Amino acid sequence: MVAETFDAQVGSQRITLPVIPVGLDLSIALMMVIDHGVSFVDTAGRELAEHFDEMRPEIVVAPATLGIPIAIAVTRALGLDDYLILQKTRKVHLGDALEEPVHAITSTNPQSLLLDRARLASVAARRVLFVDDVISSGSSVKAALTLLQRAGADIVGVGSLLVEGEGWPDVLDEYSDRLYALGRIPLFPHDS
Ligand SMILES: O=P(O)(O)OC[C@H]1O[C@H](OP(=O)(O)OP(=O)(O)O)[C@H](O)[C@@H]1O
Ligand SMILES: Nc1ncnc2[nH]cnc12
Repeated sequence: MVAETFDAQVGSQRITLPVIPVGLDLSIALMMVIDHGVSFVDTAGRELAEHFDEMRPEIVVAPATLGIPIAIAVTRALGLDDYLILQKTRKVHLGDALEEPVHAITSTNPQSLLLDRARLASVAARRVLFVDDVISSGSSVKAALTLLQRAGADIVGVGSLLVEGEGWPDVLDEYSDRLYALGRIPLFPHDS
């Protein structure tokens, strides 16, 4: 029997997450950052920024969708203005975007992360801090870091509110020493 909720520590903050199935034999403690209010994200953004300040990032990058509030909070807390979102929906202006496949643990279908060519100069040869809300299988962070490498970014840090399960370290490779997360949550395997 899988618990209905899980209490997660996210830096200085404790939140209760619903445990929901993502497959026949796996459940996750779902953290929808948009359900936890503005001050939760502001505080988490400040705590990530405190850690990464000494790496002197020049721009913060995050994947859509739920990376967006994290990118804004961390950017503000670092005293920066510029941030960049790796998009998931191919809009008309993204026809020639740089693209990497992604299949997050929460997604039913494979998707892509897209880096708008019009924003390449924002990351090329610049000190980039990548942030997200959760890193789980590592598929999203891997696609994002690959895109940023292709764009010539100098990736100085990888920050996340939570890391989940045990799959992600293998994917981070050379960047594992640059990772900082405010908390850890388990996966919940169960019989189907
Ligand atoms: O390590 P992974 O297995 O890739 O999972 C992590 C990703 O999953 C979530 O995004 P999701 O794909 O659910 O999309 P959303 O932010 O658009 O809701 C989360 O925001 C991460 O980006
Ligand atoms: N536990 C989780 N909550 C929200 N998004 C996620 N993406 C991967 N794991 C997640």
